[in-house]
Formats: sequence, structure tokens, C-alpha cells
Amino acid sequence: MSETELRKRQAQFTRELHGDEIGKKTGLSALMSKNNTAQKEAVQKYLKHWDGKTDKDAEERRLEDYNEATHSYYNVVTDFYEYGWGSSFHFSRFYQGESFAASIARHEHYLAYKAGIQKDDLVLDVGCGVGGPAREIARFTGCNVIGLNNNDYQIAKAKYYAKKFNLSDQMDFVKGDFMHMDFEENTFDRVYAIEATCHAPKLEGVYSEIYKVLKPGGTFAVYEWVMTDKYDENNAEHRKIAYEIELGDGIPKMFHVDVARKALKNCAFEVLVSEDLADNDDEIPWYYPLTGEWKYVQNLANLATFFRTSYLGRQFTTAMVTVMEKLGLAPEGSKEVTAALENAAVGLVAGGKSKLFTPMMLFVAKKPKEAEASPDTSKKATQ
Ligand SMILES: CC(C)=CCC[C@@H](C)[C@H]1CC[C@H]2C3=C(CC[C@]12C)[C@@]1(C)CC[C@H](O)C[C@@H]1CC3
Ligand SMILES: C[S@@+](CC[C@H](N)C(=O)[O-])C[C@H]1O[C@@H](n2cnc3c(N)ncnc32)[C@H](O)[C@@H]1O
Repeated sequence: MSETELRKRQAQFTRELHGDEIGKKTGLSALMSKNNTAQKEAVQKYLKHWDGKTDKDAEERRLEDYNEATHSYYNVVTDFYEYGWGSSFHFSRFYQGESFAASIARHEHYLAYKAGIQKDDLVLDVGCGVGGPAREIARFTGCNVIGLNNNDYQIAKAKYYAKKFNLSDQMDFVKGDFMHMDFEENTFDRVYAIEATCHAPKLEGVYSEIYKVLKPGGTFAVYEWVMTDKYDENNAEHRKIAYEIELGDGIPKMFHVDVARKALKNCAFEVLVSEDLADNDDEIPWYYPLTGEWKYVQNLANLATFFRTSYLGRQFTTAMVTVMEKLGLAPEGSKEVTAALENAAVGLVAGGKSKLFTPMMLFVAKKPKEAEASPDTSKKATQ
């Protein structure tokens, strides 16, 4: 299928799934107004790719169909993410006494600072979700942001929130696959990506597109999801954790940190920073909201968030969604989505505790001043 046909089909499917009120409802209320038949199809499309098979053929299929697979994943999880986590779909470090929202915003400010974003810069947010980080970074720096996303539902939501918070003049959101960007070469002053490029079937694919659209001398900053140096692909226990993360988070293949490092270099980037922000002695670990350990709760205002993200809260949500589905209040397949998200939580905590996985591998990379627009990455295989 051509890319134009795929786009048309995805846009039409999104309208069928979410109806005309798309974007305006959030969380469980959005879930309840979904079209039943379309939701069933979306869940099937997502789970057909993550059916428990971890052999090379199954992996190949996931990598080949990355666009549709990820599109389906976010069609079914976005409402749960917003209900449980908010409108920034990423992790962060936590300091003593700091609220959940402050910690999430600080993580975004830090990336903006490391990318060197200035007032009036034109910035690209690769895989922008529903625009939580874009709104925060635009307010924090005074820059202009274009959010790129292949998920029509999230784009509609991002546009709705930008208008609601009077930020439409500073930002726009466009549909597109980050493996094939439509922007002119040398367009953006800075590019950032937060926990999104891990959905790529090949990191050189997305990094070379970023290199192409970045102005010479511009920087790219990313929080990458990778398996760390401790990870051994041939260790069954390790592979099980990586697969749980792939399944529950809609990722075709979790790559080793070296793959990401090499991919940046192969794309002709000059790597300025390469640091795992999760590899530290923080008293409160980044994955704490998913553990259900009450000792870590920093702020009474976080009780509702912490309950929803904790093991107990997740069991409660699953039970509630099961009843809602039986009564016809939630569309069919919603229960299966909560089960997949449970896998995500278990895999992420296991990956975090063992330090086999990090969601915050920070890379800051520069496109040299005298750069060609598109590096030739074809001869340099890294995967
Ligand atoms: C998928 C990628 C690359 C990044 C997303 C990171 C996180 C924002 C999500 C990873 C697992 C998600 C879960 C939830 C919210 C968003 C995540 C933390 C829930 C807490 C949402 C409410 C459900 O009932 C349980 C979910 C568990 C997993
Ligand atoms: C975990 S979310 C992170 C969203 C956002 N960066 C944030 O922190 O809130 C990953 C995002 O990447 C987007 N994405 C995944 N694959 C993509 C692709 N091939 N092209 C464009 N966007 C993609 C998803 O639709 C989703 O918005």
C-alpha cells in the first residue's frame, strides 16, 4: 500500500473509531464514546503483532509493519495514558518533595536546555504525543514548535489542547511518519524527541531524517529507550523483559544502547552528550509510580495519580473496565488493552530495577556547520 493510501485509511479509521467529537473528551469518558466495531478492530490489529512470538520471523513482521502497528497501539492506549498519567507520555527523575507534574515538566525543561532551544527558534518535536511536552517547552522557552506524529487521534487532541491553552500561535501538529519526513531540508533550528524514536524499525532511518531537516549547526536532543550495556540478547531472562516492554509499549524491537550510539554517528551527527540519566543514585527511582510502593509518594496531590499507576490501582482499573465492557459502556477489547498495559508496567519495573533498560538515555547531537543535508547511511548497517 502506498504511503498516501495508508494515511487516508488511517485518518478514516480514526474518524470511525472516535467519531466527530474527536479530541475533546479525555480518559475514560473518551473511551466510553469509542465505536465498538472499530475499537475491536484496532485491538486486533495491535495484538496481532505482539502475539507472544519472539522468533526472528515475528520480529521481522513487527519491524516491517511498524507504522500500522504503532498507529493501532496508540489508537487503543491513548485514553488510558491520559487517564493514568496525564498529557506528557514519558518518564522522569524524581526529587524528594517534588510533585509528579513538576518532575515531568523539569525533565522537559532539561531537554530543552540541553538542546539549546532559544526564543523564536523553529523546533521539531518528533513523535509528539498529544502535545504535553511541546506546550511546556513552548511556554518555557518562547520557541515555535511543529509536532510530528503518525497518529491522527493524538494530533486532533494536540491541536485541541493548543487552542484551549491559547498556544495555537506558537505551535502546529502535522501527520507524518518520522521515517519519511515531508519537511524541506535544513528547516529546523533544533529538533527533540521524547521516548518516541524507539518505535522506529531502524534508528538510522529516523535519525537520518532528523539530520536532513535540521539546519547545519543545529542540535538534536533525545531521550531514547534502549537496553543498557548490562543487557544480553542471548539471555532468556533478559529477552523476556525486553519482550514485555515491546508488547506492552508497542515497540517493534528494543535496541541496545550501542545501536543508538552508532546510528547517530553513521548519520554524520557529532555526538556531544551520551548519558544514561537513570544510571544514578536517586533515592526515588524513575519507575516508582508503577511499583505501588507508597513510601515514595512525595505529595498528597499525587495520591490520585499514584493510585491509578500503582499495581492496586491498575487491578482496580482492569476490574472497572471489565464491568464497563460487559455492560456495553466501554468498547470491546478494552479489557485486553489493560492486560497489555499491565505487561508494560511489569516489564518496565523489571527492566528498571535490574538496570537492563533505560527510558532516559540522553543524547545531544550536532549537525556540523558545513554538513551535507542527507548523509549516506546505506552502506553502514548497525542492526
Ligand atoms: C511507550 C513509550 C515509548 C513511552 C510511554 C511511557 C509511559 C508514559 C507509559 C509506559 C507504560 C504506561 C502505563 C500507563 C500510563 C503510561 C505509561 C506509564 C498506565 C499507568 C495507564 C493506566 C492503566 O490503567 C495502567 C497503565 C500501565 C502502563
Ligand atoms: C510514548 S509517546 C511520546 C509522546 C511525546 N513525545 C510525549 O513525551 O508526550 C510516542 C509517540 O511517538 C509517536 N510515533 C510512533 N511512531 C511514529 C512514527 N513512525 N512517526 C511519527 N510518530 C510516531 C506516537 O504516535 C506517539 O505520539
